[in-house]
Amino acid sequence: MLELEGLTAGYHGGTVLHGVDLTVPPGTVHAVVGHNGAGKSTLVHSVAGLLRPTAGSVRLDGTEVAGRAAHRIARAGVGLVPQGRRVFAGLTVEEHLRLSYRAPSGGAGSVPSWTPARVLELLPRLAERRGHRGADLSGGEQQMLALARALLSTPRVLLLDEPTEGLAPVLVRQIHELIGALAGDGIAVLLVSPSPSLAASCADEISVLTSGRITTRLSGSSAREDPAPLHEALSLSRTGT
Ligand SMILES: Nc1ncnc2c1ncn2[C@@H]1O[C@H](COP(=O)(O)OP(=O)(O)OP(=O)(O)O)[C@@H](O)[C@H]1O
Repeated sequence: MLELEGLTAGYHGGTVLHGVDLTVPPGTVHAVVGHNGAGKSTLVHSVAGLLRPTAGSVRLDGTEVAGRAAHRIARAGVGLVPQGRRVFAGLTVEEHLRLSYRAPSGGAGSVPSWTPARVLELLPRLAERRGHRGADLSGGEQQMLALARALLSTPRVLLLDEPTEGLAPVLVRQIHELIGALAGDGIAVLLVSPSPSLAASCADEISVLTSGRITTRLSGSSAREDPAPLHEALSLSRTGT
């Protein structure tokens, strides 16, 4: 379970995130949607420890982790798939997986542990490309690899920063399905994206982020039934209201 309370963060003395509250129970997907510059990556980075929050709380299964170093937060069970994928051009798929794999230390709780073999079973396209270098992978394959790397730490919480950016519709659908499968496995997924359709298709709960504040909350099921309120909230969010 991931719980954010009053999370506040920014850069160079300025505030970008203003007291964000949200909860992501295990086995659910919470999507935060917002326009460019709303603070989505800042939110993800503050949870992952890449940016130190200036106030508020980040609790992982009840344990406060706000302000801890990124590697400690990762070890506590938070996996990050960063925006832009950040795969190494010169390393093969297999080398990426080998470097990212950490044999379980027994602290993974009820979540089954991920191994390179299990990850390749989930992502057959990566299995076919296991000998290819990062530079030779398509955008979608790089996204799968970024996801595979995050899974190999057997996260209880998975942070996905714009996972479908720049992908063709068929790959976007695959990513939806994967997100659903990972939540089905018990992982708490926090997804940030500018795409209301991605949020509506796979989230249990949706928050609209406007200039660093959550301005609207909707259930995923209501957004699937009628996407109009989500679109309206986003369009109001563009004007910062
Ligand atoms: N390293 C940084 N130093 C200073 N300001 C930053 C830094 N990173 C982001 N910002 C500023 O913080 C604000 C929020 O940026 P952030 O990247 O979190 O938005 P976003 O919602 O993820 O946008 P996008 O959809 O374009 O990725 C923006 O005004 C941005 O210019």
